[in-house]
Amino acid sequence: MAVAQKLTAIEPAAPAAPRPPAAAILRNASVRFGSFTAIQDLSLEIEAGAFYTILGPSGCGKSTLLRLVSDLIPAASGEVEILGKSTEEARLAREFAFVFQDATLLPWRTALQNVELPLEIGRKRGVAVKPSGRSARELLELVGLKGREDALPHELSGGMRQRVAIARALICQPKLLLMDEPFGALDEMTRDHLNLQLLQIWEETSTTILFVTHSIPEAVFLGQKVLMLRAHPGRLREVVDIDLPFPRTIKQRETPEFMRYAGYLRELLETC
Ligand SMILES: Nc1ncnc2c1ncn2[C@@H]1O[C@H](COP(=O)(O)OP(=O)(O)OP(=O)(O)O)[C@@H](O)[C@H]1O
Repeated sequence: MAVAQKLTAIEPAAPAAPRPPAAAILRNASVRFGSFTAIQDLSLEIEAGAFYTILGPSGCGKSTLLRLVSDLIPAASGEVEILGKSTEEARLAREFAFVFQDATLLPWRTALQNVELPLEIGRKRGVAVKPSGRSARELLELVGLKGREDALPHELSGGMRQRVAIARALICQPKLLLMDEPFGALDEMTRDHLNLQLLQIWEETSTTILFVTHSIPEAVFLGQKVLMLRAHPGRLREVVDIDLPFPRTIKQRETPEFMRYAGYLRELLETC
């Protein structure tokens, strides 16, 4: 009796808060180009708000993975879901944006006009543009280009052009940012600076980021998790949790923990 009274006195557990949909889910997804299999049976779940970096040997399908997620190429089999939607629905709803290695700015438009371009295109096509985001001017400030709004692309350095491309990618408030070696062509100092800036942007905007790189230190520095792919055909080798505290600092790269992660990933890469 005493036990029964005790049991009924226990408060029912509060209902768990509903989990936000994952930013991306792949279920046995494969990509084929003719008879060639670029990605085979890839299954993953990318949590909303996470920062994933993607590493793997040349030709293992890193760019193909981003193109699959962004509806640029179809899955030959399996499923891909972006924020609970199909990749096409997510593209039409502008849930994601892409940043490539080359900034691909229009040379006759100023930095500000380049950032505003997706809004103009959206309006012309009658696509609903999400309100209450940051303005193009605010985004240029966020990426450290306050005062350079009226500069043409040829008047900006490579790093600055890439920052304009990031601001342009953020103008429609994407929930998922796909970055394909965005800093691969930049010198080391500029890359370090942009790495720090990207982490700040990630923290401020809560955007989920999938970031392809060839650089092991960059993958460790930026990522909460590293997706290591293997080649022939492209498959998931391992997801490595990077348990280093945020905010990250350049100094962290000299710590034994950082070097241990880098060493582990190097060994893994050699056997992919
Ligand atoms: N449009 C295409 N037609 C045929 N094959 C393709 C096509 N796009 C990619 N591939 C092949 O798919 C494989 C994966 O290419 P992908 O560009 O995704 O590799 P990656 O890991 O990004 O390479 P890298 O590190 O060299 O940039 C490669 O073998 C590539 O040749």
